[in-house]
Amino acid sequence: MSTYVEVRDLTHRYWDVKSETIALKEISFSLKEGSFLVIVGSSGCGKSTLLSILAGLYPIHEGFITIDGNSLASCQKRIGYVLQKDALLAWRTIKQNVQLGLEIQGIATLKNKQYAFDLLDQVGLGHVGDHYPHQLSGGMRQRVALARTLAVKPDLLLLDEPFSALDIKNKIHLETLLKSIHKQQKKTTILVTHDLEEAIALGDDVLVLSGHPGTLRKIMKIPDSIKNIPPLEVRGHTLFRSLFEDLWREVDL
Ligand SMILES: Nc1ncnc2c1ncn2[C@@H]1O[C@H](COP(=O)(O)OP(=O)(O)OP(=O)(O)O)[C@@H](O)[C@H]1O
Repeated sequence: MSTYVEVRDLTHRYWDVKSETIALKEISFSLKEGSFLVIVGSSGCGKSTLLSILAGLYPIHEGFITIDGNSLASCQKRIGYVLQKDALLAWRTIKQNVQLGLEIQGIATLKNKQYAFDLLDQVGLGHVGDHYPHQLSGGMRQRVALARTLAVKPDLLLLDEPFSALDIKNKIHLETLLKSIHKQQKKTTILVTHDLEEAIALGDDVLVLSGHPGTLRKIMKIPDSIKNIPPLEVRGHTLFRSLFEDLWREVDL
């Protein structure tokens, strides 16, 4: 597999009238096409900043990022971003929400809409297509948000704590769904989470950021025997405890 995402010497500063905050300092890593990277780290170490830069929401001042050898700016349409909060439009039905990205990109053909509705089925929500977001639970809305993002067939999928507000059963259910979609579609995926169990259950690799400004502390490889089993089983695997303890030691308070 070839390198798909390349981040080199990335430093990010926020400025306001009085002060400067360095959120990230000299971050470098690369990611193979089709792989799944999970980013963990203590609060404020720059996880969301890194994901937002990859999503094109902040300009790059120092360092560079390429996607498949091209500049990040030229690849925006190929990137899908799922936020912690589902951001569904309240006045649109679930079916209308799930095809929103297609409309925004001007590709809402019958075939693409059908694909979006198939994804809605895949996330187990085909039966609520005519409902409105307020009629769904938090977990259901996150599933709609995931289907909406996948509907535009992004080559790079970015997820910022997408399951953090969910109860444990819904969380593991959606982790399982995401892992199986990733296995089928092999989209390069980067997910940010605070949850070390989730990181081990989903990632091919886990990248640990630490400190203020955030620097790259470690990239931990997840063994194949764990990568290929469902998230609930991962938590009972004989290797799980030692991986969890390794990560625990690396993450700051
Ligand atoms: N818009 C902004 N303006 C100024 N400083 C910001 C802004 N957004 C984030 N920061 C600062 O940048 C640093 C990194 O923040 P970021 O939200 O990326 O961290 P995080 O690891 O995602 O945190 P959390 O886990 O709490 O969500 C923090 O010091 C934060 O206060």
